[in-house]
Amino acid sequence: MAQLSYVSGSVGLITLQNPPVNVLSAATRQGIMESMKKALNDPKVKSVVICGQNGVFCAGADIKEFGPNISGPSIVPLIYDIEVANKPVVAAIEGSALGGGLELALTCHYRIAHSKTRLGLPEVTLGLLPGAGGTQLLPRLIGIPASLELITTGRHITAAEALQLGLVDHVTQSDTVDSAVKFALSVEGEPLDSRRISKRPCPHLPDLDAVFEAVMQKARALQYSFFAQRAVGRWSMPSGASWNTSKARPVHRAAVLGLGTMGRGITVALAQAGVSVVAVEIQEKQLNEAREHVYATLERGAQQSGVSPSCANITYSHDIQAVADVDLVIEAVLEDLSLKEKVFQQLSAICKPGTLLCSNTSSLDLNCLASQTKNPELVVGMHFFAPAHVMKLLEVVYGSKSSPEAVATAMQLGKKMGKISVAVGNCRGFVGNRMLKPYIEQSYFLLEEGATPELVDKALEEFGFPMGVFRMSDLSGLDVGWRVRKEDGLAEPVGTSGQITRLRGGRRYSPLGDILCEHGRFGQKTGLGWYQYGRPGGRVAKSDPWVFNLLEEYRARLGLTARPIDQQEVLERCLYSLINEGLCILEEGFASSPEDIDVIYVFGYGWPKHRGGPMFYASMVGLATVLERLDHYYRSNPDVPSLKPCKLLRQLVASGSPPVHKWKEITKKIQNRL
Ligand SMILES: CCC/C=C/C(=O)SCCNC(=O)CCNC(=O)[C@H](O)C(C)(C)COP(=O)([O-])OP(=O)([O-])OC[C@H]1O[C@@H](n2cnc3c(N)ncnc32)[C@H](O)[C@@H]1OP(=O)([O-])[O-]
Repeated sequence: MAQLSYVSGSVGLITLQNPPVNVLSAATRQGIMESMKKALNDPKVKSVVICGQNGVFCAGADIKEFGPNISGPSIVPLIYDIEVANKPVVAAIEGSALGGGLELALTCHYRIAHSKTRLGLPEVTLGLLPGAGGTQLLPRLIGIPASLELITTGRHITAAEALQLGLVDHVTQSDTVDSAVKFALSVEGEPLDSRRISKRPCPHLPDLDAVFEAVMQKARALQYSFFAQRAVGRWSMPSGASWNTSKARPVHRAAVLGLGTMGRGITVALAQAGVSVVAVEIQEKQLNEAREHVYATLERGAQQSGVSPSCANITYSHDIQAVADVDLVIEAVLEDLSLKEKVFQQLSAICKPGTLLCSNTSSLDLNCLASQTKNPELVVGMHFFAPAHVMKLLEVVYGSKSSPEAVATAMQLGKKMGKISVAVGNCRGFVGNRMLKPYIEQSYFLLEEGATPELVDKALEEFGFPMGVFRMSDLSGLDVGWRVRKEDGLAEPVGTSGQITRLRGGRRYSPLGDILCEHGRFGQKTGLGWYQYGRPGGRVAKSDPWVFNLLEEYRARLGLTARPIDQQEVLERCLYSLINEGLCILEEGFASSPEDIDVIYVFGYGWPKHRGGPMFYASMVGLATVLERLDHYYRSNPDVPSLKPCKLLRQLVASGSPPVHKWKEITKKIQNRL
């Protein structure tokens, strides 16, 4: 299970041989112990290299061995023997060095890693703490804050990050064992005391309490998020109807109408949930493409999960009459109000009595759709997020006439589909997209004032979003928002010369997004957006000098002077305006609790989970601080109403900034007065 061989005259090479990932089973530990002993006692051997066979260093302890009676040598004395060895020991790390595998590498005197290696202490994901010295050695090597982060998240890091942290001494692109052997030869006979990590003092930090407090805050945010996820299931409506007074109807057979990207994803998600689906698309070509796409997605999913695909549950039709006897319809046709109104009229005429009519609209007025039907109480929104079979979030939207039973049914169906469903009221953009609007608006204003897409995205990504606002907009397509702004009469042709008006409808408006679209830059799909992607459909964002020139010319045309903008301002303006909108939504009763908003943002919009969600984050930062900063920015930008602190924020601060779970007492009072 571990083999000693001799290379380059004086190097003892110990190879872990426990396929496939060289875990530290009893036999492997025994093998390492014996090989080390032999190498150290052999006068010919002047240095030792430890590696794993088949391109994997070691995936840690053998999880299958965990239990009350672990046999074989204990790992702790084994790694101690390596550290005290009087010959240099070099770890040649390839593939993975995880858990006990990384701890083994930490006891070596030097670490050489291949550039594709992943390293980490993932014990926390198994309910454990690193038990073979990791908690003691890592802080002495890379410092307390970085160690805390790695140990408490279990995150795997790349070799490049490990090098930057000082966790490995050298990263190679070529043969790792060769590099490690050469390195071992170069350090033979050198003193080893400074290389023994356990002998180093634990770093002293003047602000250690603050470091631990920050980690505790993350833990609190994760615990909050855990409970928030469950709390959203206990939904309520302004009428007082709620989850425990409303009974869901069974949905055995559902229809999906319109098989574009969203309709296909919804069909897959329903089929995977075991619901029989009637998939309707009037265009023959689109119908055939959808059939193939859905089939391939279900096949792939089945292969990954090891269950048989659920294709038998789906029937396809190009005739809308096929929905006549289903229990529930999800409409997913183009986002065009008059088209959707027509579809709802048809559905109301065709479907059997009692069929629930749902729309996947992301922003249109649900009441308009309901008013086209004989039974508006049977109409609700089911707003899925793309790709609909992957994304966890579902906004279930109730209109002014939706019955509690309809909401309960959509919520239960969402649960059956493995979604985290949140019941929300019918306002423009519902909860998620409504809050996104001021966030995006601020990012445009920041560009006008001197920022770049890179600067804004960097601040947001360092905060924890997987993508900053501009990279995210390029991914979802800039033309979508452009179409909506044109329909709203906001986006006017800008052209290359002439006057640009920044005040529209009495409030500041930035036409920067419209200008990009006028140039055919719709984001990744056209290969050009706020960044360049090399080709249509490209994924890797690169800075684009064209955008910098555009921003300079634009500022010159408007007589704006660029000023330095720091990350703090980016975060405050983008995040606090989004938070303010969330508080308005609570104040107006379109969300029933801060947990609803936070779950929507964490599961639908990439808000970092360890920051709880926008409402939780606001309470962590301090509501008084959020209020003070919004007041400050609103004073200097009075034509930007989204920066004006809402009434609820003022009231919460006046009530002593209670923790999130106590906000309901105040929001209820305001909502009752509505
Ligand atoms: C006191 C000491 C304290 C130490 C504590 C620890 O180290 S705690 C441990 C901390 N370490 C971890 O948590 C690391 C957990 N492992 C991983 O993250 C991944 O396996 C990987 C990234 C190493 C390789 O990914 P990949 O997609 O290339 O491959 P794959 O995932 O398909 O695995 C291949 C086969 O190996 C098996 N197997 C794997 N690891 C272990 C294990 N530790 N044990 C047993 N078996 C393990 C896996 O079940 C599979 O078996 P199958 O189905 O073929 O019979």
